[in-house]
Amino acid sequence: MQPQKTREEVEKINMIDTWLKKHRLIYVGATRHPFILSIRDGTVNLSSFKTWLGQDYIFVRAFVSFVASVLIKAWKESDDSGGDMEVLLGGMAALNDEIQWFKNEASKWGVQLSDIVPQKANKDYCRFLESLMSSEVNYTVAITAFWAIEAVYQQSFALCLEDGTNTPSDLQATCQRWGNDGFGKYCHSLKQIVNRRLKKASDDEIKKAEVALLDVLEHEVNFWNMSRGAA
Ligand SMILES: Cc1ncc(CNC=O)c(N)n1
Repeated sequence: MQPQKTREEVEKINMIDTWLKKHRLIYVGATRHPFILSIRDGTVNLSSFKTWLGQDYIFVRAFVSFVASVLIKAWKESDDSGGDMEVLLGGMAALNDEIQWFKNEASKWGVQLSDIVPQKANKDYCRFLESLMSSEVNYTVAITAFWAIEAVYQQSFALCLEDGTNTPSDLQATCQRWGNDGFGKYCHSLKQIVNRRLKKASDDEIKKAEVALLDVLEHEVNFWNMSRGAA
């Protein structure tokens, strides 16, 4: 017979789900934010949407650099039993496409990307990403933050695509970008990488990864607030 697992061991098998249960309200605050709910029910203010579009373009450019840093950490630190590098490279390829998409979308909505000045919440978030790019931050912590950043958008925009929602037709493509099944599978792959890493992580690393998750959720809420013009 196998020895019985302790509660800590059981919790560590799927650390992410353990954390999402523990921090449920904060997670829901980031993934069902009033800005997203306004897209979902069709009451979204178009000037808010344009603000989001311009600010997110700036964010995504910083995010690409962050993903590059995660890829470097994967190469240095991962045993790569889960094909981490391929998953990350797939994410980078999608971001290449995404940058182009932002440019097309901006011109469709008459948003001049060269004129966008990053707002405080955006600058704070980009600075946070930069702090994670430091070589002091290890792969497990960085990939936990990476998963959380992607998962918030996936959950949020998938919500706008559910049956019976009133998402405006000209925002459907935006919601599809992060709400589609392929992006959902990609987030799932990232989650599996994170859970695999956390199972083997030291208590100190686990603590730092949990803090990184909470930091991401807070930055995401502030980012949505900024888009609505509330910050
Ligand atoms: C503020 C924010 N968070 C997450 C994402 C999704 N990742 C890449 O696109 C995003 N675009 N913007």
